[in-house]
Amino acid sequence: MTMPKVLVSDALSETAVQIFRDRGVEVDFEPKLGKDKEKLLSVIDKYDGLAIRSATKATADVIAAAKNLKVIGRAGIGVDNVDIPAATAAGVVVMNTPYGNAITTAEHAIAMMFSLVRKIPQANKSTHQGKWEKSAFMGAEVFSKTLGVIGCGNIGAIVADRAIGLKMRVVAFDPFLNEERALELGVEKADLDTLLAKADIVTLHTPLTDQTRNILSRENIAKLKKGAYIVNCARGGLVDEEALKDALDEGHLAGAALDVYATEPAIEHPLFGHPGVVATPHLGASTTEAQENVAIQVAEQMSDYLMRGAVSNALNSPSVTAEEAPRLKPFIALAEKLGLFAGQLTQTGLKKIEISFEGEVASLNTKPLTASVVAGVLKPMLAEVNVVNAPVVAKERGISVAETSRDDADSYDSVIRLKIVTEKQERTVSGTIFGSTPRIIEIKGVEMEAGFASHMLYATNEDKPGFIGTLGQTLGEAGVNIATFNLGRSGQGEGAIALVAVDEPLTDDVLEKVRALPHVKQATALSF
Ligand SMILES: NC(=O)C1=CN([C@@H]2O[C@H](COP(=O)(O)OP(=O)(O)OC[C@H]3O[C@@H](n4cnc5c(N)ncnc54)[C@H](O)[C@@H]3O)[C@@H](O)[C@H]2O)C=CC1
Ligand SMILES: O=C(O)CCC(=O)C(=O)O
Repeated sequence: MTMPKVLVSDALSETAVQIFRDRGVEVDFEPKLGKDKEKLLSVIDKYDGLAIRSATKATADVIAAAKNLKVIGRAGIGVDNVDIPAATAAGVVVMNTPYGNAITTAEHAIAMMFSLVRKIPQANKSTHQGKWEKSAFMGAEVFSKTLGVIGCGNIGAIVADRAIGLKMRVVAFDPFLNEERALELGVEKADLDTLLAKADIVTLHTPLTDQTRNILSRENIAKLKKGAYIVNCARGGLVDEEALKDALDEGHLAGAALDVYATEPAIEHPLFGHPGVVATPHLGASTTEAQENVAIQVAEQMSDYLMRGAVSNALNSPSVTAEEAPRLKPFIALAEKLGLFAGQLTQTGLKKIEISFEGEVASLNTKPLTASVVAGVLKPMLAEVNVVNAPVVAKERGISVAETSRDDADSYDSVIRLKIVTEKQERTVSGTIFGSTPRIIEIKGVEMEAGFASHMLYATNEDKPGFIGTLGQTLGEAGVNIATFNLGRSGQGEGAIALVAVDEPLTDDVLEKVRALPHVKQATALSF
């Protein structure tokens, strides 16, 4: 196996480099390269993995140029710098490292809150300048004030906990926060308008999505109490920056602490220099501890994926643990091949894919197996489909996917059964694993025992004497060498199936000759 190669294109802790190497992954550490898009575009095709923080923008054009890319690892939480739909379409798994920098970011939000209400940065600057402006920096207490937390996930919950420790009241708005969790955290669950009306200080902790973009819009800023403060250590796009400036200029807001900006790096900004604004350059996650955590985590996750097929913290693919990956591997191959078999025989509108996992395989993590079946079924019709995007592609096309499990697999240890429902017909194919090799055990209800080969002929015929001889002769005369010949029938004289492994691809000419043989109902060339 050639060593997979990873590019670290942002300033990750160098601990990551050692972890990649220790786990057998080659690594190029170029901490400034992510800022140079042209250079990134020119080198990215050499890499199997891309490890980033927030400076590298993994946009659709970068992903399109990354012909060998299998995984993007974000050493951090927010993945708004990665085009996830483009990565998914290209079969690139996108992982982040939740939790690793959450405490650090929450602490930054609390530090920003204190900086804001006690004007510490302004006082610091003035004192260093030898001015003793005691009366210029009158502040406010946070004790008994109301903190409005927008987004009460990992970071928001830590901020709430620290704020409660400071004897603040905490009101939280988060559509996914239930009453139980709110009670456990000691926060009051509220809708956004209630939060805006009650908060003395608002702190933002949501991801940047289409739903959260501009959540502090001009209209919502106007709903805040006069003299309120805003802290944003999440993403710049959450706040309307122009409206924020107007609200500060008009004295509606007392101040804002910003770690993040709509455009980054923010070299110039209408709010820079504003007396009510405390600004840091996206430092939320910048502590030695957090950077060590996320670098270790991303290097471990990416190495596990590249070396063992284990998937953790992926945003566009089901999880597979390092222990599961080797057990799943032969079943993933079987699942994809069964899907390919059915997909190559499907010409009319596909409506439904039903998969049944029976026996030992039913106790495994079947999500990646289902994705592999669906990818296999769709691949002959849609060149761009892959195991990462297959479930999304099926959904987009209105193809339903149903999965069932059964403990028992009759006389086998494990069986995967696949049923395809099209506008015109249903088709079934089933398989198992012998050793670690995928085998077909059933086609269209007919029992079989056949391996998969790169090139195969699949023919259905009437069970009549002489068929095998004429088929063998036709292939022989066409110079096609038969590797294996497998037959099955539903009963004497009834429908029969021939599955023939051949040494080279079958031409249309040969297929036409096979189709013209007596008793042949259909003949299709398959490749795996
Ligand atoms: N400044 C910095 O350096 C850092 C910034 N961040 C930012 O903080 C964000 C939050 O991180 P975590 O707490 O770890 O994520 P999380 O996923 O644990 O929490 C986000 C919360 O936002 C909530 N949410 C989603 N849509 C919402 C909406 N429309 N309204 C209200 N709440 C909504 C979710 O339900 C979830 O509970 C990240 O997405 C990232 O953008 C994270 C780390 C460092
Ligand atoms: O890597 C960084 O410094 C930024 C971290 C961040 O914004 C995130 O994890 O979402």
